[in-house]
Amino acid sequence: MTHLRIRGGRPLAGVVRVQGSKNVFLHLASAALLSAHPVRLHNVPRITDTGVVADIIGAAGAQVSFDGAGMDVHAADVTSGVIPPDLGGMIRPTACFGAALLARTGRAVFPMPGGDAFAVRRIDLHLEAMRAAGAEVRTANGIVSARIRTGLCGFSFDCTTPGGFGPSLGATVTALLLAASARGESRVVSPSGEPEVHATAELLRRMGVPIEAENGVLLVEGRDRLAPAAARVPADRMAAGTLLLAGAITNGRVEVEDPTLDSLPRGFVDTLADVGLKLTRGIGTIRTTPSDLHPVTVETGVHPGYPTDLQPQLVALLTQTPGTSRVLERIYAQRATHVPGLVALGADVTARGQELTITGRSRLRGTTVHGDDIRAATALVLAALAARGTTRVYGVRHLRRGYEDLADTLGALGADITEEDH
Ligand SMILES: CC(=O)N[C@H]1[C@@H](OP(=O)(O)OP(=O)(O)OC[C@H]2O[C@@H](n3ccc(=O)[nH]c3=O)[C@H](O)[C@@H]2O)O[C@H](CO)[C@@H](O)[C@@H]1O
Ligand SMILES: C=C(OP(=O)(O)O)C(=O)O
Repeated sequence: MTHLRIRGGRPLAGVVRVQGSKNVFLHLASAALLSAHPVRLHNVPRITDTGVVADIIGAAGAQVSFDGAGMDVHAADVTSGVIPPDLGGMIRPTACFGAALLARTGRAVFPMPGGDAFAVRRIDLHLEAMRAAGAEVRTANGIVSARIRTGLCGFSFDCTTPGGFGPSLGATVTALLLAASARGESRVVSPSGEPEVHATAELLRRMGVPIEAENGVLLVEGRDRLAPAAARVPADRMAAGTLLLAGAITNGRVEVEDPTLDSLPRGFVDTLADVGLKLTRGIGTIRTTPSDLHPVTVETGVHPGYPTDLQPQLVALLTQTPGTSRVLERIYAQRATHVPGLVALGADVTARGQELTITGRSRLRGTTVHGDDIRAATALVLAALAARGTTRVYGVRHLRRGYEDLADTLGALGADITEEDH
C-alpha cells in the first residue's frame, strides 16, 4: 500500500521546473495517430498515462517509442481500430483515440473512458460528432462500435454541452480529428477554447490541415494524407498552479519556471490575487509572495476561467484562509472527493451539490487520508504540508497519472515527504 508520509509545517522555497502538460499531451497523441508519417512530440510528461497512450497506439499496430522526454509515433500501418478495454478504461480521451482510429481504419471499437471517477464522464457528444461525420455508432455493454461505410464526409457539429457551462474540450478534439480526415470542409461550431484544443489544432495545421477560426466556428479542410510533424507539449498549467499553491499553503516562496505565467489561466491569477497572493515575475520564473490571506467566492469555468483541475488544491489553501470562502464547481455536477480527507485533517469544509463552503483558518493535524483521484490526492498532499504532525496520504497511483515525481519535487523545495510501501 504505497503512500506518502508527510511531516507538515515546513515552508517550501525554491525554483522548480514544470513538467509537460498531461492533458495537452493526451490530446496531441490522439492527433498523432492520424498521419501515416512520423510525428514527434517533445516534452512529454513521464506519467503513467503516457505509458497507457503508448500501449493504445501500439495495440493499433502503429510504431511508438518514448525516450523519457520525447515520443515518436509512426502510424504508417494502423491494423486495428480496437482499443483494448483495459487500456481505454484507464484514460479520459479514449473517444478521441477512437475518432482517430475511425478516421484511419473506418472502424473503431472502444470502451467507456476512464480517468478520474469523481463524476460520470460522459461521451455522448463525441458519439454525436462521429455520427455527424457519417459513422454508424452503437453502444452495448459499455463498448462503443463505430463504422464508416463510405468514408468521412465534411460535417457541421456544435460542441456545446447540455450542462450549460460551455463547450466540451474532449468533444471539440474528437470533432477536429474527424474533420481533419473528412472529405471537404467541416464546421466545428462553438469549439472549446481550452489550450488542449489550440495545441491540437496547431499540430493538425502542421500536419497540413487548413484550419481557420471565424466567428466562433473552426473551418477545417479535410485532407486524405497528413504530413509528418512535430510539436512541443507546453508546461502543465495544473502542475504549475499546484506548486504555487503548495508554496502558498506553507507560507513559503515557490517559483515556477517561465513561460508558464502566460499560460496560467487569468481566472487562476485573479483568484490568487483576491486571496492575497500576488504572482510576480522573477528572473525567468513566476513566484508567489506570502501575505495576509482573505476569503474568496470563486467559480470554476472554461479557459481562461478558474480551472476545475485546480479547484481541490484551492480548497486546501482556503482551509488556511481566515473567514468563509465559497467555491462553485461549474464544469462538473460534482467534484468534492477531496472533502472527506480535508475534514479528517481538521478542516471545516462542506459540499452541497456543486457548492463548497470552507471556513478557515483550521488547525490541521496529521492523520491517514485517501485521495481517490489526481487532484483530490493533490489537495490532501497540500493540506498535509500545512498540518501539524505526520499525515499518510494514500492514492499515489492517482498522483502518478498526473505528476512526474511529486514527492521528489516537493522534497527538493524543502518538504519532509517520503514515499513508503507498507
Ligand atoms: C471545459 C473544461 O474545463 N474541461 C475539463 C474537462 O475536460 P474533458 O475533456 O475531460 O471534459 P469535457 O470538457 O468534455 O466535459 C466537461 C463537461 O461536459 C460534459 N460532457 C462532456 C462530453 C460529452 O460528451 N458530454 C457531456 O455532457 C461532462 O459531463 C462535463 O460536465 O476535464 C478535464 C479533467 O478534469 C479538464 O482538464 C478540462 O479542463
Ligand atoms: C481529472 C483529470 O484528469 P482526467 O480527465 O485524465 O481524469 C485532471 O487532470 O484533473
